[in-house]
Amino acid sequence: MLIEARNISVKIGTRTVLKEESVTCKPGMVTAFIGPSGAGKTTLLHCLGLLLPIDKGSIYLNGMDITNYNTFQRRQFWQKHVSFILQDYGIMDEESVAFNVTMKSSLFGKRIGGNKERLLQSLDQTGLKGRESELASYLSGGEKQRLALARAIYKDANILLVDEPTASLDKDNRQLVIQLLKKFARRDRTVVVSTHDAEMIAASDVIHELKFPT
Ligand SMILES: Nc1ncnc2c1ncn2[C@@H]1O[C@H](COP(=O)(O)OP(=O)(O)OP(=O)(O)O)[C@@H](O)[C@H]1O
Repeated sequence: MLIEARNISVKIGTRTVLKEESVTCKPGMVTAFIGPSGAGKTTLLHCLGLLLPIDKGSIYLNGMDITNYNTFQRRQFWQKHVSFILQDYGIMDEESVAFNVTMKSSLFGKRIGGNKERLLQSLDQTGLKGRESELASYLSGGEKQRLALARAIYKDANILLVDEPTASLDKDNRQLVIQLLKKFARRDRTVVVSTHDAEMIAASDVIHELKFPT
């Protein structure tokens, strides 16, 4: 799905964080938001995902203005179309790895719910095979990041918004995550990342540079 910001401005407190920013993120591509720390990469990602209200401008999904979606419509948009991997990864520490991927448990939460084959495939792809029953709290920061990606692969949403996908990873895992994001995009999914990582930038199809608003 095509997701766009057109001339959006965002103020947080008295500070202008984004000023008339426009970007088009296309399916089949990895779009990278780059720029100095504090330039608004995360903010723009949040705006595209309707997580943050904007003061001016519009967000479009496949050419349709979705800026003023109400709570119900936003929830539907998140459920049907978007996966987020944000800075805390959204992992539930007290739940198992498997639950964190499928977000489903069977009756009384005793067994793994959801589609087992897809669950195992997504864990396999992210290097977490065999760890489905472990508590997520036992995972390292980098493993949690990959677990969040496993959840996104499992959900297979049209749009994947990722804040700093490779930030806490070693070189091998960085490449693993980059290749998975590219593979995801190649299946006509829209992948948008905010990043400082030269390898991630080099692997992206479209680079969108943010500057401090003047
Ligand atoms: N909830 C908030 N309250 C106050 N200021 C905020 C808030 N969220 C973001 N900001 C400010 O907005 C600006 C842009 O932040 P943002 O996180 O989008 O930048 P970034 O480009 O992603 O930075 P980094 O590369 O360090 O992650 C920063 O100056 C930040 O302090």
